[in-house]
Amino acid sequence: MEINTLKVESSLWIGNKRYRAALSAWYFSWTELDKKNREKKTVSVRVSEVIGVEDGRVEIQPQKKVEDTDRDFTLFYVKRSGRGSGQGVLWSLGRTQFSCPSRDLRDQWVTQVRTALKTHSPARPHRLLVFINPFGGKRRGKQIFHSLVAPLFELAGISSHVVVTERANQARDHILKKDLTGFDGVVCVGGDGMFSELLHGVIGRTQQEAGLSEHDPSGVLQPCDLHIGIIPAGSTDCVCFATVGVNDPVTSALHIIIGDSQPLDVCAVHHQSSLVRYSVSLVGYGFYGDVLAESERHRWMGPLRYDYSGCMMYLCNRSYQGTVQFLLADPGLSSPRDKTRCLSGCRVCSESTERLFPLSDSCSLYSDKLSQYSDQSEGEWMSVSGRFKCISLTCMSSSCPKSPLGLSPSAHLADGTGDLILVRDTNALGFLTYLHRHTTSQDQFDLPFVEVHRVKAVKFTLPPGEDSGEAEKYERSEQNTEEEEEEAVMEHPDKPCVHESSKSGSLQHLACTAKERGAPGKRKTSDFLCGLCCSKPPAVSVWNCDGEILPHTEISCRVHGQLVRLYARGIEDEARAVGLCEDSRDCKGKCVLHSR
Ligand SMILES: Nc1ncnc2c1ncn2[C@@H]1O[C@H](COP(=O)(O)OP(=O)(O)OP(=O)(O)O)[C@@H](O)[C@H]1O
Ligand SMILES: CCCCCCCCCCCCC/C=C/[C@@H](O)[C@H](CO)NC(=O)CCCCC
Ligand SMILES: [Ca+2]
Repeated sequence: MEINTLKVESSLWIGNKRYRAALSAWYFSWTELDKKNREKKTVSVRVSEVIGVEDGRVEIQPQKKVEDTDRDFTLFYVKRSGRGSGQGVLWSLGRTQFSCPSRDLRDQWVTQVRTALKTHSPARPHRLLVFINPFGGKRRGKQIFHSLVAPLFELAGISSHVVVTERANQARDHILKKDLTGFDGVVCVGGDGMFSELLHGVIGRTQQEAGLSEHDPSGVLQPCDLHIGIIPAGSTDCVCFATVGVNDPVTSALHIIIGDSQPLDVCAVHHQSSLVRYSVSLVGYGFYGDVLAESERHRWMGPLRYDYSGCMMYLCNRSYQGTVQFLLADPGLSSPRDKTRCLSGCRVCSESTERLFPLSDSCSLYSDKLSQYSDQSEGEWMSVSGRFKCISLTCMSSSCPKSPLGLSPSAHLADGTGDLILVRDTNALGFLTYLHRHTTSQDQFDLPFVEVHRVKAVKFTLPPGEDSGEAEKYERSEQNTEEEEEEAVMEHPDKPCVHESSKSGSLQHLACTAKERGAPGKRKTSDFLCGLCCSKPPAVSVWNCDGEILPHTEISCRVHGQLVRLYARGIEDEARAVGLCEDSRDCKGKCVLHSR
């Protein structure tokens, strides 16, 4: 066996075949040798993707089994096992059992692999704080963690402190208030709502520690060092899907173990001079706000509540008035219609790191971050007024299983911008076409009533004369339905329903008179939809902020570039996954994985 700082090499056996195995700073590879010592095919595993090495013949699935033979060792590593249902690559645990000519040689291999991991894959977490929402998604969070994730963490030598939540916001409050010394990252087992708790906890705590206020709408925020990991176990799991490419607990656990690091833009939403919430995937008014508000009434349906409420709200065919002002991002850098995809190692995001944190090193991030705002003139605010079916702002593609390319397929995870999508009022068929294109590869922006802008900031105001219209007013108007309907039957028995008289007039199948609909108490199930849609439609919708209803209608949003970091690497393009930036000599530290 030759050993120097970079290379270990010897003959090893896998089963009854002989191999030449070599370990360098970057790869563990083994090449089959035929009887005449001629080399056949080579398997290479990146050191950065080795999960662990154990003495003996070890299996961990379906349960841990160790056969302690003194010349054997088992190597565990990331194995790419196809595409899954998403855009990204599914990972599983690869395992190869090697036999050495002597015990001594076996010990040297095991020691050298462990040393290589420490030296050449230093960003791995050692200690994690894990929050499990036992009620998220299909309520399988605890089972997913204990059966699929915990054994992998154990194999990789990660110790985890597990908190099974007993109430909403427990994870956020824990991160904000408790001692986190020794933790390298926080992990949620749940859906987008749980991720949002961790996001708020991590950003809030980082600002507290930096002595910064989160309430100033034009204030600068300190980027967060504590990484966030997501084990998907929720209803939509949009953040996981858009940053990993698949919703798969094992794939996500492996990204966490190897310490992948994906920066993420975050949008801060303010009302006047107070922070309302942070968002990464959707700040949406109109359709997406209405779907969320309606879905909250059907939580018992589980993940299906969004499909049900989506259909209902589509049939209601609502639109809302307002003014959207926005600050455009530099159009020379990228465009929401440039048909590119933000993939692992994305050039646009890498260049944004240099722009957002010029000359950055880990100690001077805050002062560098200041330059984001002080060096640049803000540019000119644009303004669009009118009636909209929906207004959406997303800092990333927001792809999810329902929409594999997402709300904005060319959006970037870490470029310091968001995409603003304005869908003007249109007929029901037009809006259906827009929605349907989210499920295909057809361009949803190539419609005359849709516009999309890459922006740094957005403000929304109601039309003059529309009173405050805060979210509770929306709630009231929804609750008034029955009384209003009763009145309609008594006073105007032949008055057409709102949709029949609405200007689009496109939902003729729903058209009915108040008398035909009947008094609320006497309605048949088939009348339900008219009950939902035919009361006076609210003039004001609500904002959906990553699955939470905001308590204000007039808001301002600002994108904070690369404010947090996830244990992820963006969506891997299978072709580029091989040989991409596992070696920082290739990227010269410039790619998004190695730049900080
Ligand atoms: N123990 C708990 N009891 C009740 N609610 C909780 C608990 N733990 C977390 N929550 C809240 O439940 C909400 C939904 O959780 P989660 O995101 O995990 O699941 P989900 O069903 O996928 O929902 P979403 O639609 O937000 O993706 C979160 O906003 C979180 O704050
Ligand atoms: C004819 C077929 C029509 C199909 C239409 C599909 C359109 C899909 C667009 C997907 C947009 C996802 C945006 C992400 C939102 C999440 O932050 C949030 C929290 O999980 N989810 C919702 O609010 C849940 C709200 C989901 C609304 C659909
Ligand atoms: Ca972005």
